[in-house]
Amino acid sequence: MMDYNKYKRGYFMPPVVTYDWVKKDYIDKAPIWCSVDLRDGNQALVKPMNLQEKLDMFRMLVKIGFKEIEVAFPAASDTEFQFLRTIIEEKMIPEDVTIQVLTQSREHIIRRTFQALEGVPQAIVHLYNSTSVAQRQQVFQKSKEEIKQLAVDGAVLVKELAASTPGNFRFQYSPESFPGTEVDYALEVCNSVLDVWQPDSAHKAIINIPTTVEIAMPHVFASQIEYIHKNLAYRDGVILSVHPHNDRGSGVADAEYAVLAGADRVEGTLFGNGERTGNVDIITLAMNLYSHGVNPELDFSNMMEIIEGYERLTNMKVSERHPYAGQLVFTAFSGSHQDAIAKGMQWREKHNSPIWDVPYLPIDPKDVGRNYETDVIRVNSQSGKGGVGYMLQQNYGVQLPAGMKEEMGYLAKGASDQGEKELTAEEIYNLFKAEYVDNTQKFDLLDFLFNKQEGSIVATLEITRNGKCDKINALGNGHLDSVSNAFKAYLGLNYDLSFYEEHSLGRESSAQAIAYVGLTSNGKVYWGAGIHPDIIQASVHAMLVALNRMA
Ligand SMILES: CC(=O)SCCNC(=O)CCNC(=O)[C@H](O)C(C)(C)COP(=O)(O)OP(=O)(O)OC[C@H]1O[C@@H](n2cnc3c(N)ncnc32)[C@H](O)[C@@H]1OP(=O)(O)O
Ligand SMILES: CC(C)C(=O)C(=O)O
Repeated sequence: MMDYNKYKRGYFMPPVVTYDWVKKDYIDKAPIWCSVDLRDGNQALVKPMNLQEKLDMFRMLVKIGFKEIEVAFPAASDTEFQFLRTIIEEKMIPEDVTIQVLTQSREHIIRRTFQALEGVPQAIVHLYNSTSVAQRQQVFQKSKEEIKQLAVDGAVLVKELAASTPGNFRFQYSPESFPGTEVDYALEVCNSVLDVWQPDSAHKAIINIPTTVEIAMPHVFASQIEYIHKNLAYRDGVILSVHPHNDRGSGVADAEYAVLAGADRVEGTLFGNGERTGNVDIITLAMNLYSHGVNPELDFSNMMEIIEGYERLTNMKVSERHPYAGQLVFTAFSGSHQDAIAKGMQWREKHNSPIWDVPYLPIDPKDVGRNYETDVIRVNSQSGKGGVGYMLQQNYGVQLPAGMKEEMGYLAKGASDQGEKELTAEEIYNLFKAEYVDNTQKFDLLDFLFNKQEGSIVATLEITRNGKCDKINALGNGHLDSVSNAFKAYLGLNYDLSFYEEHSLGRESSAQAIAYVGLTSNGKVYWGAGIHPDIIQASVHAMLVALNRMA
């Protein structure tokens, strides 16, 4: 048995709990985004990125639209240091992008950090030390006062070195391991650091509150952030940032609630890469805003390229179920979902609707580079007629009549069930062709011609049946009626021509036509289809197949 007795709640509610954030139900503006892919994401990889890979990731992040990017922990390794020197000396940092670097609050680490930054156009120097009860006791063996002093000493040195190092610098402080820290104590440490930096609205500092290890429900974090937001010194001069991790799987909720509670900025990574279960996924956050009609200020229209770059550079995989990005997140296999999506798509086209409200699809897959033909509906044994019809229509322009669609649906799902596999569009089309278009095994038509006779039509048909040729004819009030009458007499069958429909399979005048015929006998409808550039030929063929299926 697992021993739950060895665990306890290790988080702290703020001294005063307010729930103003609960009263808000939406976020109307994107927060300031900061990508930490090249730092928190990178430090969690089995093989951290090399210089070239970091450069490629940096370019990708810039292209997506990040204006703040934590690019390195410069004191960590030569690669990290060299990366900074490269992007600074090669002038690779766009004017509107500010890079950020992380440093522990230790003198030699801070000094090394500033060496890496010499000549930087604009940088945020991000200072951190752990403030939690556990780390104070077990790691630092220092009192609250001593830990606060550690932060203040770091803040003083950062300020001094910023004044003497070529470049432009802003400052950021994180009370690392915040979730295990008393909230009022974390606030006290942040305010002491701010006392050193003396920020104002023209020279803002960043206070970044991390869920270094996420140990509480997201509303706890929101209450903590609301308390800090309301009690932070120099509030007008501070950008309140959050840095959620995802240990309980609530990183996205942490970030969204925190923004409702007063956070101005969010640090996170693409696809949530990062320590342990990862950092908060910025793609999900941004696309959540987008799906509510809010400009996310980041561009994920080329999602497939971003996935390719991310997987190549990190050696991580994007799950098939990853929000907005996974291979299967726009795909419905199940019948009722497919039916609603297919009808929703038709409704949208018919009404030329500017608003996206297709059932089961929170966003238009095309917005992130996916397509309707292969991504939205796929067919297996859980599928229904709506999905099968959609596949035929999207891929082959075949718009089956309702009754025929139902029959075709059962045919396809049966094949999938028996074969224990998904069916491709081509396999579905081949099934359709074999059953409803090419099914002339019992008898076939070699030739036919029509003559007019006193307002009626005479059909003359040449038929092969069991290796024998027969010539038959009959009168009718139209082409199909005369063919039907000839067959009725020849085959001795009794049925009604109960359904006829046709449409073009393409837009050009030379395009093929498809005709559908339904013959009802003893309450059952027998379907057939014919495809031919000439509509009469297509119709006669459709009847021939329906008769073959009935006979
Ligand atoms: C939550 C986060 O993600 S924080 C970021 C974590 N990222 C990383 O650590 C990746 C990069 N780090 C590194 O490459 C290395 O840790 C280095 C180069 C920075 C430092 O390496 P080392 O000098 O070997 O020290 P190490 O990281 O093991 O830290 C141990 C010492 O630093 C102290 N320390 C750790 N963090 C901090 C901090 N933020 N401020 C002050 N002291 C700190 C520890 O208490 C310990 O002190 P001790 O020597 O008195 O026992
Ligand atoms: C340095 C801080 C912000 C951090 O990465 C964390 O606490 O997760």
